[in-house]
Amino acid sequence: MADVQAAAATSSRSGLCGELFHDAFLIPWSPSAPLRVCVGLQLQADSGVRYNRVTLHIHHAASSDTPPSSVQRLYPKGAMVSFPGLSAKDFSNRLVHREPGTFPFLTVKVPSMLQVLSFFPPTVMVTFQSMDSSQLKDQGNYHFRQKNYDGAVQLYGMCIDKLVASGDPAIDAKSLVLAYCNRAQCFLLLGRWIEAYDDCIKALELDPHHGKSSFRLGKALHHMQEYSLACDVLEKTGERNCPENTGGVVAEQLEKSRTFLAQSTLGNYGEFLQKYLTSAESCKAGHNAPECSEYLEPVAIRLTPDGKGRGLFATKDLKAGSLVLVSNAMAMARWKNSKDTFRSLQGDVVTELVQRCMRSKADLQRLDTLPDSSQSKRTDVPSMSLFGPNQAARAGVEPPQGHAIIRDCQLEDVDAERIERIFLTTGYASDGEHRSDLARALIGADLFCGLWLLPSFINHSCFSNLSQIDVGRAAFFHATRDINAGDELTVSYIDAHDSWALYRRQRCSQFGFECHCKRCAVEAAYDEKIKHISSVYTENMVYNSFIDPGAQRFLAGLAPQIEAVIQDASDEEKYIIQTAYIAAYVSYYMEIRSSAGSSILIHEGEVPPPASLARALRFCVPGHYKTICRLRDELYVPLEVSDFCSWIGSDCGQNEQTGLELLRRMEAGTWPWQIRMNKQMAQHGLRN
Ligand SMILES: C[S@@+](CC[C@H](N)C(=O)[O-])C[C@H]1O[C@@H](n2cnc3c(N)ncnc32)[C@H](O)[C@@H]1O
Repeated sequence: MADVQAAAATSSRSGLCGELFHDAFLIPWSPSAPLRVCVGLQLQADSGVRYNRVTLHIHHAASSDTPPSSVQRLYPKGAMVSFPGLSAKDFSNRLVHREPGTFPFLTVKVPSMLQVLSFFPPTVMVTFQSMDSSQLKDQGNYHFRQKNYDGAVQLYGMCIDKLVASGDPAIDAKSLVLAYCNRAQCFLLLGRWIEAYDDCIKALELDPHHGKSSFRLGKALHHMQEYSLACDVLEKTGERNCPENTGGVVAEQLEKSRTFLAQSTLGNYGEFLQKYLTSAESCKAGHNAPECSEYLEPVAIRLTPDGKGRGLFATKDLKAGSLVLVSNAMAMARWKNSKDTFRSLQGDVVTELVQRCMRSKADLQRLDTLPDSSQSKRTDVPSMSLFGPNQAARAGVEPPQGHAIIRDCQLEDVDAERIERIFLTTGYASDGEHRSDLARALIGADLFCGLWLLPSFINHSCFSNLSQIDVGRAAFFHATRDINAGDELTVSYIDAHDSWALYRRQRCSQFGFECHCKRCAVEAAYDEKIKHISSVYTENMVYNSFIDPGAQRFLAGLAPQIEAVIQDASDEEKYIIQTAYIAAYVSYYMEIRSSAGSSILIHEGEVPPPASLARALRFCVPGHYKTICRLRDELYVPLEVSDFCSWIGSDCGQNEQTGLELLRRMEAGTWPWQIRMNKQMAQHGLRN
């Protein structure tokens, strides 16, 4: 993605220094949604003080799908934008004429090269420059109240410069503390945590007892995922006379940081998840989902021994149902209205990734560990110290200071086109039901896409040992089987209820690999023996047995034939083949029930009882809501509440109460796939 296109009038004089483009249009990056934001620009030569710098003055923002506030934040009206440090050669490399002609397009390949120099037009800047520190502070306060936080950052910065330059900062120490503290608040509101942290540290160096700076330092640390340091700071803040403590905000923040600390170190999410899963209010829309910390205590990245590149591995023994990993999306976008398309959502995600990398070198380093489409066989194993909460606290060091801000590392490192390739390779879109996403199944089809860092290292297996629940930005992974320390952790990238012959094999090849899991190996071994059955199965499945009773009868007839082929197989092999052709068994039992009293073509007893098929399904695809639905609704396996709860337990580590609540919703038919299925059946006159 990540192109910035600028259309410049042909009358513009070319070259770098002293060149002038007038009335150009800049269209910020988003190749996935190329025309999302347009900002009118005037390009102007710089004065020569900064030699190779082109300055762009933005006139106005226009024609955008994006909310005006986002456009203004990126390219505010009147702002001065530049490409710092470019040589003439760099400049022509990065700004490419797309369509030479009367209205040529220019493309900036690396949008992070674009820096906003000033949030105010030059005429206003002249006025500001003549103001004293107190007037600048007042202007900063005014723009803060107007919610122009970028502008306020600039004004407080000018105020700080004036105070420091005044010679004896001691005289103005109080004003300086206030200016740093105010700017820190702007940084917090802009999500620039490290800069907020830096400003609070500076304020506290001048006045170690400044309560507001201390509170904001705690908040910055919380957002930097340094929960234990945040708790230390906030505990001390509570003892100070902090004006923001009215209404208990310090105590509230401290409570939140303590909760996040327990979550991140102990995996203590029980109540959080239960509340989310059982309260219709809290989970109605993913947008409102509560925030939580990340948890990655039991996992590590290692090289796989079987050529899959890197993978995620367990560092300790984990019982089925236990929590393995919680990861917050690095960037994510949700379907908001009918105008949204998947491409536009993808464009938003990549834009967010680029912006995060521009703000934080740490984020850039983390993202850079992921493969893009041109690096499928990457073998470098990144250090776990790049990921996860409480890193500085663990290492006993100060948290990263300003050096993490991208302006101090190579801007060229933020290659937006590569970031888009990474997203397209490892991003996750909720486009179906193939993940065992219980929460989404319960709350409704919530369409979104995003990028999660550590989960991007999890390889695929059709015999996977993890299930996933998405709660807002957080992806929760639970063990669906007992896992030993050193085992590889896997998820299914596809619907693991498909058979190898029908879909699974092709779908894995679409991802660019062949799966060698034990299910695939057994199914491949039986491929020849079961060829005829398999082709009738595929034909009738594709024809949609569910809607056509004839197809259902064909499928039902296959179940005894499959049983004949696998009669001498081991239990595990039987389970695998039964699961692969489960629709035949389901049809068999449906046929027996629906044809009671009429001519029964098949006889009970030729295939295993439903409870045995339930064992097969739970052996191959445990911890998946679709498995449980299938057992209950299609195989008519009577599920005791306690069975149900223990099975749900392997999906989301929940207790009986939650299981009961989920069961009620299931009974009420409010699971989205049930609603869809009911509609489909009603359309065909099979159900009212
Ligand atoms: C999301 S990444 C997983 C992490 C990746 N292995 C790495 O080294 O960064 C997905 C890629 O991993 C590889 N992969 C995942 N599951 C695999 C499997 N079962 N067999 C072979 N390759 C697999 C494929 O190259 C796939 O495109």
